[in-house]
Amino acid sequence: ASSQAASAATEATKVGANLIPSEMKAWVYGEYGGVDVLKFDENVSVPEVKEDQVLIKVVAAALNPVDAKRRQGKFKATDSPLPTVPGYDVAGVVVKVGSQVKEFKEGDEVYGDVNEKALDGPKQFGSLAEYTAVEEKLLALKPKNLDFVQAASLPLAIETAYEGLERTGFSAGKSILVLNGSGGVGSLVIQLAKQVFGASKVVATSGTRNLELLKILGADLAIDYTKENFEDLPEKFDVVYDAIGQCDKAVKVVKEGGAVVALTGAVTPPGFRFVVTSNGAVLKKLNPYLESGKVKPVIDPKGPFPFSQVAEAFSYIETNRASGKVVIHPI
Ligand SMILES: C/C=C1/OC(C)=C(O)C1=O
Repeated sequence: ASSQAASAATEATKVGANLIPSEMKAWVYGEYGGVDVLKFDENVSVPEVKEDQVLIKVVAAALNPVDAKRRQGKFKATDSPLPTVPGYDVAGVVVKVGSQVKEFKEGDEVYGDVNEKALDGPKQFGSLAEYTAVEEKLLALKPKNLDFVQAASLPLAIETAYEGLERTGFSAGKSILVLNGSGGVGSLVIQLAKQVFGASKVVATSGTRNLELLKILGADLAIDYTKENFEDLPEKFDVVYDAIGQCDKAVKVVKEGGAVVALTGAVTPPGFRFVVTSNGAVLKKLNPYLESGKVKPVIDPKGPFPFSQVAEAFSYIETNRASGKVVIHPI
């Protein structure tokens, strides 16, 4: 019994009131490909925290399109080495802090996007794991009114929505057209444009089944892309936020001197594309809008998916039919 106790002690490092194991459960892929490359591994090493990082006990994680594209090898040229634990979005509890960490302490409930540059050297050990190590500058305290599922759904999408609006110079009194307003990013662009930036008018597109959602999120006009072509609208917009990949059509409805921002796909001038930079300060800035309920997370009703069903969750997000975010919980 004493030898077992001794081996248990060597297996775990006691930190505060928590026992941090040396190994954890995580989803891993050792090669690029379809969802079949995803493997559930019960013996993945728990990452060590660097000086500026905290170790998070993961409670919930969310999938993003970039997780699927990365696993398919679309960004292999700038990826970190395989094997990969996927997952950008995380919400959980701090269980260990690095020596230089100032903003957080053990027990803090935090959320964030674990990869500062989404496509340039994303972490080898992401959030689809029981623990993940993240730089404190990428995190914020979880909004008090949101549960971990709701918080995990937000970081990459809300930071993308916010950064795109900032980069277009969107401001109070301007009009905006949001392409794919029911998607993970689009559903937040509608809300931020209205509630944070003071849009004069928000028009958004979606499929037939999500038109009511667009109105609930704050769109003044909801366009069913299966029934009408937004590019035929007589109206022009100060900003067009292309969250689907139709930049060639988007530029037809922007005002002279306006801006068209695209997240993916080919870009037609004057449109431009950007890749989100994770930043905890953006989350901290938006927390009051989340805590007041002015901006709400949108979670796809098929979820949350349990940790055992990460492959099914990937298959679902890759149908491009998710409404809002696909979340994994409990972990
Ligand atoms: C999250 C960042 C992304 O950047 C590109 C080009 C995509 O397709 C992403 O998802």
